[in-house]
Amino acid sequence: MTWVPGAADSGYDLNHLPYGVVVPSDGRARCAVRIGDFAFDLDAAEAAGLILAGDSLRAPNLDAFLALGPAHWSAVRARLTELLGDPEHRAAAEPLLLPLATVTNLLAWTVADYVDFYSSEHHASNVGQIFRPGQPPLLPNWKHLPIGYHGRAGTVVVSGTPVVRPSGQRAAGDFGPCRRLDIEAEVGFVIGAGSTMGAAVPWQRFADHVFGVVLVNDWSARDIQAWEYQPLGPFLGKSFATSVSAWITPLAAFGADAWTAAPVQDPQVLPYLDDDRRALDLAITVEWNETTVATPPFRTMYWTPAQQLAHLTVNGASLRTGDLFASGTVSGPERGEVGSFLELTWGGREPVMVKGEERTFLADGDTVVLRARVADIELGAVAGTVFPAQV
Ligand SMILES: O=C(O)/C=C/C(=O)CC(=O)CC(=O)O
Ligand SMILES: [Ca+2]
Ligand SMILES: [Mg+2]
Repeated sequence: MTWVPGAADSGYDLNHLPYGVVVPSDGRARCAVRIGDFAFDLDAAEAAGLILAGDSLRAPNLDAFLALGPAHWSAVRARLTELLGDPEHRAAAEPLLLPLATVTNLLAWTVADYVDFYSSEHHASNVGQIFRPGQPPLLPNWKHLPIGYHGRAGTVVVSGTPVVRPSGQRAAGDFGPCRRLDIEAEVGFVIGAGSTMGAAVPWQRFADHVFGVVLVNDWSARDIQAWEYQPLGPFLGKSFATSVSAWITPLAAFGADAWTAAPVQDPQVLPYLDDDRRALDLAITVEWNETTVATPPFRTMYWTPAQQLAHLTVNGASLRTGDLFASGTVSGPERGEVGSFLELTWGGREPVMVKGEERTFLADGDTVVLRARVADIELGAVAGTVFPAQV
């Protein structure tokens, strides 16, 4: 139980405490945790000696705190639970609550490397059928390893950042604004503690390295992508913007009721990928101009984040503080459960109704909001509005 007004049943109760960076009216960015509709000022809390985190929270982003590792993360979480839970601390802590309506959010950490996986069997086979009709929907390697590609860390932006429609080559000799602008609803994992180059990180060490979870919208230019991606994979069709939620939910916030069984894998995977099949049971919603158009279930992902982490490092590639790896588009088995408009409209051939209009891909002015919930935890939403192309 927290003494913070309105936090109970808000999705941001005492058991959640996601981290972010806020800017209040004084214009100075500071680390914060969200409780209900407030941001608790961690910079001020550490300055006042209410929290001890080696001054890592007295910084304009979470980078130093992320690097501290799991023992420090849990010590700070335990202390925050006392400060915001025990009425004895109310007098000291309440002045450090900033109403969310009075702050803006910044990207909470410096994204080091960004990797995007492709781990939904339903998404991969849908896209295979749409992009490569007449061929087997899954390529032969798909069930043997989590396919992924390295994305562009510098264009990862916080929820609310405008998304400018990209321009590029749409076909041979055809340059112009993207005509098939799309979303990808994904779940992202933020690396806190890094690893040593040359040493693989086994899936069992997931919680030693992964700090927390964000929602991700991997904006995708389908015409640019379809023309450019063979044989090396996605490039400019994906690199113009990737939006993430402002709040990072720490792994420690997910209780036993947040986890369920991941799909059984057949064929048997190699030993380094043979994990415990635990899936976060996040229910995602995709809102297009305030209309809910899809509800992707994260538990249906074929490859788990623990397997993705093991695969990402099995060749000895190291992890760095701030690395972000995204799950890949989350699509369930039903049409109403897909995480992209490419699938929802089957390549643009089957429009959907959005606010009384038939729609296929994104128009300028459209807004997409992704949300996700599991048990009583609401992940930070990720929102973006499309602005017209500049060239
Ligand atoms: O199968 C393809 O050719 C393309 C697939 C994607 O665009 C998906 C992607 O970026 C990875 C993912 O989000 O699942
Ligand atoms: Ca993607
Ligand atoms: Mg992207």
